[in-house]
Amino acid sequence: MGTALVYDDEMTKYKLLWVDPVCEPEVPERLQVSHQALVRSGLAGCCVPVPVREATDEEILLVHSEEYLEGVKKTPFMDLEDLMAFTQQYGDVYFHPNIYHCAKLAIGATLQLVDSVMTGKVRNGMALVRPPGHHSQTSQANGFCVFNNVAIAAQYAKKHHRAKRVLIVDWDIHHGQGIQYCFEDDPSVLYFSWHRYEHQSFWPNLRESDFDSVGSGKGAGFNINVPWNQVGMGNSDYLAVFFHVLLPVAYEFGPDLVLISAGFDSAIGDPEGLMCATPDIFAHLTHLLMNLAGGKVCAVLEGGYNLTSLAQSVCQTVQTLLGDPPPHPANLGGPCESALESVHSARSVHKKYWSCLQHAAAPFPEEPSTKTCRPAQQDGSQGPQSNGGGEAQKEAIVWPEPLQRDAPSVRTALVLPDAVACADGCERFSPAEGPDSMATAGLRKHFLKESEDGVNVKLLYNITALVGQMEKNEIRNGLALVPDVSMATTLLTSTSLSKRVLVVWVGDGLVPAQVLEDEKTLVVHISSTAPHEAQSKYYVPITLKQGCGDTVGLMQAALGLLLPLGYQYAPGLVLLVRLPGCRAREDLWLQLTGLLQGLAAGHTLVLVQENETASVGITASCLLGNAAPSLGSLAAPGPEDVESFERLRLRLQTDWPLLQTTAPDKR
Ligand SMILES: NCCCNCCCCCC(=O)CS
Ligand SMILES: [Zn+2]
Repeated sequence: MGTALVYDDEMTKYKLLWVDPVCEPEVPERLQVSHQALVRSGLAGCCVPVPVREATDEEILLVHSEEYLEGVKKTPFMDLEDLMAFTQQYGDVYFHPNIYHCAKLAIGATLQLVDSVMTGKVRNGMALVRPPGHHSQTSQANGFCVFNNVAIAAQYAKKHHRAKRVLIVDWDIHHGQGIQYCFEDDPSVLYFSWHRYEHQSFWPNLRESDFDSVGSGKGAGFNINVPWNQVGMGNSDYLAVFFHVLLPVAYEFGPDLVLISAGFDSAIGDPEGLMCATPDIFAHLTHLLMNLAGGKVCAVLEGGYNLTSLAQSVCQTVQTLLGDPPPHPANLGGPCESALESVHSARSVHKKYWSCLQHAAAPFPEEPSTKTCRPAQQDGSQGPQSNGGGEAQKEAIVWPEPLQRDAPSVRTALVLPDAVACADGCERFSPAEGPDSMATAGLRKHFLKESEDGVNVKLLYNITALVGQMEKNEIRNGLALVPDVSMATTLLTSTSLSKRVLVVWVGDGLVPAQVLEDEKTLVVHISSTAPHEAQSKYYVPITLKQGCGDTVGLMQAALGLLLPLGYQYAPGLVLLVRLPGCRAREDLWLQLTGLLQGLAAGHTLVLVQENETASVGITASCLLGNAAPSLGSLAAPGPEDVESFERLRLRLQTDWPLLQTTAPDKR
């Protein structure tokens, strides 16, 4: 299934007609440079074009009042003086004779995207729209927004597509207060937003943008605010919030649709955000959401005012929606202290609503840390101090152009015993030439008992050849059915050319000593018992009391422990090993297979014992890029498991700072 791109240049045909410094950044070029970048990169050509349409009154009234709509309807006929007068009643926004038309197209584009995704015409997609929407409210325009595109889309999806649970992820750098107000008491819409806040000193300066606004009545717990109390937040800060706040709750919520208020003023270079996160981070944020809701993800443009990082970030997002492998995560440090305080605050205020957070540390009195995380400049110079919107220093902020993310010609190759049929869409791997006598001798000597027949030699040789082609980026990923997964893992880690190999060892069974001792491997072992006492920085045993059949425990361990470790380790190859007798449920196994593809530029090799042919088809379909089926809402993880995750996190977070969920001096 494809990726929709909804765009029409009609939405570029309004602009600011008078002097207003606050509104200056919201220019038509924002849409033009974004769309042109998609066209020039060839990404637009890979998408399914979906036409825009005007929203109907009825659709607008899903969120807005009649009197507000009647007022906006008059603006096309207003002269400059009346437009300015009409604008005066609202804040940080401007009107134009054509903005009503464009605002209806922005909603219509968003609804067209929702239709295309919810009816299965496409898997996911992006709507490139302006004016943005997330600040507008029932009866008022605000913050460049006229109608609330994403809020209307959520109501529309519930009404016309019987969506039961809608997740809205607002990664724009501003708080989408309009969306928060709309769903304040609605448990069917989980609204998540991070936003520059600086202890309420940043626009829109709302007390209710802080982390303790959790929703009200039946909606309590379904509003998650993560305030950024300093500028200069970077890739590690954003990922920490995804791993430790958003994703655990999103999986527990189990949405059947994900809407992204995709504002890119949270990217480096943006004059509003003053953050440091680079455009490639949006590839990872998008990827981490794509296994929710069966992959039904709609990204809708909100803000973004640095035309360079905006265009780059839009491309990173669309390229990931299309299924291209995310780039290697840039050298991730740990989240800064202020970010950790925000993570801790959000987790502790939500622990009573979400069982995955039940062991989040207790809230502590708020003395905000004064240590600045890092200057907002890449070059280490003291970043522009945010004196409440005063003039930021003028020197240019620069960042590296996002790396090329070319997808190998072969997506998924399978190494199977001849008797096992190949899954459709995949290629049965057979290297040009078989093992020469040297390779054969080597394999026999180290890995096979003399008695083994030639079949296994060929099989083992094939998987080393497959890994070789993956590491040369000729093949993206693969699956192998092998006689002995332990031996295969030992062989592959010893022959891999990658500097770092992440081994995800799932099931009850010892990890071969040779793999543990190999200094270029990180082994994360998920099982019912911690078999090895030898726990080192590079051997992480995650125990589940009920074993790998415990879907909730495994999922929460993957989100809060495995993924942070994997992203911090930044491997060149991922081996996902399913041990014999492993009882991980199929849909959980697919979530693991899907999520891990965000690492190592998608070079994932799944190793399964050859008698377990049942999971070949579905695992292959996931490796081919089909989204893993939704797990639905998750029950509570076992308290003893959550306890042991917390203990493990406390023990490892010094070595792996992306595991942290609380600021150092608050522990
Ligand atoms: N009044 C003090 C100036 C602060 N700037 C506020 C501008 C609104 C930004 C809205 C936006 O970017 C939507 S995504
Ligand atoms: Zn914004």
